[in-house]
Amino acid sequence: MEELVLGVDLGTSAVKVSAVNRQGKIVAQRSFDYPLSQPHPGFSEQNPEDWVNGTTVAIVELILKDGISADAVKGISYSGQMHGLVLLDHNKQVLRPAILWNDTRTSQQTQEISDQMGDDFIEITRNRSLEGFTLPKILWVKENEPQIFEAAETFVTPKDYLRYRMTGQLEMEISDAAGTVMLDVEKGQWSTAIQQAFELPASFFPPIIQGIQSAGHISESYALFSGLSTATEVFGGAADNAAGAIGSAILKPNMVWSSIGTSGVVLKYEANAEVNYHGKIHFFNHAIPNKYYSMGVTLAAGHSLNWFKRSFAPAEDFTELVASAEQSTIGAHGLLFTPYIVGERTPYADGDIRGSWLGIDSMHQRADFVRSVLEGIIFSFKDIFAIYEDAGAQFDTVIASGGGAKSALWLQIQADIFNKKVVVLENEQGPGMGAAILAAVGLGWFESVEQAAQAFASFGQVYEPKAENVEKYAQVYQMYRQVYTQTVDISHQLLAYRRQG
Ligand SMILES: Nc1ncnc2c1ncn2[C@@H]1O[C@H](COP(=O)(O)OP(=O)(O)O)[C@@H](O)[C@H]1O
Ligand SMILES: O=C(CO)[C@@H](O)[C@H](O)COP(=O)(O)O
Repeated sequence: MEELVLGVDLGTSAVKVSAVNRQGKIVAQRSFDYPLSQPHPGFSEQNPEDWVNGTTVAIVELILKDGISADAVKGISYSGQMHGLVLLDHNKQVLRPAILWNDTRTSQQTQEISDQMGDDFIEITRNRSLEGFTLPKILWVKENEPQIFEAAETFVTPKDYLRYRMTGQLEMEISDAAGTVMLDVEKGQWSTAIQQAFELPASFFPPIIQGIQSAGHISESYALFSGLSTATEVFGGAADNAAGAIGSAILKPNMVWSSIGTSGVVLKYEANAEVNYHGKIHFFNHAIPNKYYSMGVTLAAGHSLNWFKRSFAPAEDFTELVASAEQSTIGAHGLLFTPYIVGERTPYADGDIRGSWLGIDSMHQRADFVRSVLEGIIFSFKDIFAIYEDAGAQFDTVIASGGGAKSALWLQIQADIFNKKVVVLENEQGPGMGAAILAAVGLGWFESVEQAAQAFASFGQVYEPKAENVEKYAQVYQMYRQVYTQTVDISHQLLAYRRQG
């Protein structure tokens, strides 16, 4: 019987479970969608029970429909949507719906954190206080739902809750612990300074484990529920971006991950915690023991194109729509788009900025608008590259991933705007593959995460920058860079006007 691991990718819209063999081949995959609840503007919640049920349905289907034998599944690990808050009472019962990474109710708490701790907060956590992170969500509950806070004995992030339900052991894996912004990132321990500043008892914080560390075995009750075996060993896992980077074999400081999903991520592997970006970009502990990664986020990357398609080209598929941009040219005939359509995180941590088109001319065609959207998203990634370059980082290879990496035109635009070689992965599976790698290493199939990632990932086509395009894009980027500072006030006024109702 072929031995397998399961990589569970617990996303925001769905859970995807991949059964992977020792050669890194996905032999079967099942997914299950669950809803997102937005009870008030800015709120974004999910029911943790939906994660457990969705994962179980996917596993049951792997067993019943794909013929995966429970005995063949030697290990399981996870990739999880980051930063979500799951509050548990003394019986480890969920106290309220999980507050997710894309929930923005916490502006006041985010400010309180900065006011209270100033730069110390950034030095300890290596991150700015932002709405999406977990600490402001805890403070929101403390201030707005005191009875629930009173009953809360501990908390976890989404995939750590799922792992608890499958094993009966409650722990927080380190890359997700870093995303709570309550971890002393360099020490890899919960920060006592943060616990004291916000009056959170040490007992509130679960023990920390590493991504490849064993978290026990499938519990008897979950084995009965799912059909899995209690002999299957379970491993810590990773925050989704850490898992995505592992699955894409981002293992050296000269490589950068450029992921165009709904949001966009530019991520760099960091061999140690010596470099300090002073909160300009996120800096987190990796799921690779004693390693780190840094990243910047464009909140609406694929989402901007998705919005354009839904609003102006609902009958076309993404492939047709993106191909239409070939009819335009570099710089979209002088049309600039900024993708801040749901606010922005990097380099402008500004929830109130909104997108813009500049330079609209009566000669412009729809193709120019499509092209400007593709280019604007990559210019926003270039802004993240600029932070790295200012900090002295040197890299030569960009590994492209996410839905946006399906388009050859968009990949060439990346190579030309970044002025770097862009490489795609063959059979890209992102975070789920990263999760499977962590289980494979935990089981001892490989000596290290690095060795497993190299064995499981294979690189495909390479897009080289074209000198004449690079030069033109450098010119357009200089204009793009000015848009935020020169239009931010108007953008804020427009949003305030809209909020008047
Ligand atoms: N054929 C395609 N060509 C270019 N971009 C695409 C294509 N298909 C999807 N996309 C882009 O990828 C995005 C989805 O990426 P994906 O990685 O699946 O996102 P997520 O996992 O965050 O939902 C879409 O919003 C769209 O912008
Ligand atoms: O907030 C972050 C990273 O800081 C997001 O990357 C979430 O972790 C995204 O989850 P999915 O969109 O992949 O479900």
